[in-house]
Amino acid sequence: MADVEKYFDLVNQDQQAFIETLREVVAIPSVSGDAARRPDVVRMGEWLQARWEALGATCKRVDPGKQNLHGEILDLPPVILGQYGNDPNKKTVLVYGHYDVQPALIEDGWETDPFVLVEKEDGRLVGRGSTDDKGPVLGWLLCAETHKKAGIEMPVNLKFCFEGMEESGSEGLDEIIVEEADKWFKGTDVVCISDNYWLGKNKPCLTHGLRGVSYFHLQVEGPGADLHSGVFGGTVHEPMTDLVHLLSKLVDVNGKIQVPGIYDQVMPITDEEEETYNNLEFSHTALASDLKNDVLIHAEERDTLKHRWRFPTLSIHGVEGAFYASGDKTVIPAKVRGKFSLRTVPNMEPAKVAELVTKYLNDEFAKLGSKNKMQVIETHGGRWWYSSPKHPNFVAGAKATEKVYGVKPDLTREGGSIPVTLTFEENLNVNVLLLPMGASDDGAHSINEKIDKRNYIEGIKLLGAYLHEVANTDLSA
Ligand SMILES: C[C@H](N)C(=O)N[C@@H](Cc1c[nH]cn1)C(=O)O
Ligand SMILES: [Zn+2]
Ligand SMILES: [Zn+2]
Repeated sequence: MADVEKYFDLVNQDQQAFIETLREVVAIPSVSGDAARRPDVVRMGEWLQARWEALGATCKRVDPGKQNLHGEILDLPPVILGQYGNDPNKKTVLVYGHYDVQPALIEDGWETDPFVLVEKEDGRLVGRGSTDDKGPVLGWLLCAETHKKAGIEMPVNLKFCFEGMEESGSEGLDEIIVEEADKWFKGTDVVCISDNYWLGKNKPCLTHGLRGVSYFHLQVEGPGADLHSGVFGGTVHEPMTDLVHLLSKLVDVNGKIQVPGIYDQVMPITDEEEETYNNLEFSHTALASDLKNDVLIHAEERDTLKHRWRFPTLSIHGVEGAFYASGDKTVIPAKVRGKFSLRTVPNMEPAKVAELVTKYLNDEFAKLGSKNKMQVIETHGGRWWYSSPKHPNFVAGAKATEKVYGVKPDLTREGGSIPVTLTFEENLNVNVLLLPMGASDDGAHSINEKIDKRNYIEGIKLLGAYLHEVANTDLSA
């Protein structure tokens, strides 16, 4: 039996143990955006390092320094660099993933505790981070452990880079990659990242593009303390009123960004590119059903995809400092911070985006004649990425996908952002493949996030099959 078949067999046998490992890591609430959870983020990084070291990998913990989170100075969680195998006759694959997760509270609407993995009868493994990105990060580890257990030689040398700040702007990571490009990462032939999702629920894909993200806080401050609205309403400039007005000026109800100049930087779609939207397995019916209500703006599937992959969008996320609890509090909040972000596309420049957004909001605020103070703060930014899917690294990914799922993968782009992708490509001068494990309805960043047992188990096979394909692929072709 071929090595890869033996590997698949053992993955099938060990399914329940793999689910238990996912349960163990979901239980570590490694929320990078919450200062109180920072020790858990560090604990999660340490868990990964310990497990890889137990397997025999050489690891290096890099502490990226400090972070200023709303005035609180915090240690950034460690970046775990690793090397598993160092055979000069083998190719070297660098894998990246993140062990931090988005915030999750039961009161957001989760059916069960977000940090307790629940296996549902329909095969869903529900828990924060199950698909984004703990399942895939475990996938690489379990792949290597299974090879060892089965006595199968790893087909490539593996390097890894796991960070704990991806969901909060990957602070400090770019500098580490630049610094380590000719050191720890030296000898890397290709990079593979498993941190995005299929286009639908059944057909796997390979991904060759990501949007960038520019995240902003819009702060309005007025009186020195919250006020009684019966006493002061109508007599003072209210920060919340100014903020709501400004937020309403950013984007219209059909998703069109109102900031002048934003669309000027967008690269036009060519006829050749237009063809890449043909024959993808993607349907509005399935999407609307996943969304529970048909709230789609566009009539055609290709327009939805273009607005996900190829055009900039602006989303409003929330307001800090505003009254939000149940009950009827009659307060005038003294200081509020609206949060919004733009997803950016070729050829948008983050600095230009920040300049246009800031100027526009300053102009709109000036029109109000308000005596409040307004400030636009860009909290984090990451660049878009686009790559040709013709590279042999993608051929290896496609062959592995066919071996595991029996179908040729779709070629997709991703609406979300993994800013470090471009940093790897530029500094290591190697091809980067995005090889997703999860499905379109996994609910990353949302309530009841899940990964299907099928995607998790077949995904572990997929990552292993990919490494075997890379070993047999001429990467220079
Ligand atoms: C696609 C990836 N799994 C992801 O979720 N990326 C995040 C990155 C981010 C940027 N700011 C906060 N998080 C995303 O696209 O939102
Ligand atoms: Zn995410
Ligand atoms: Zn992610």
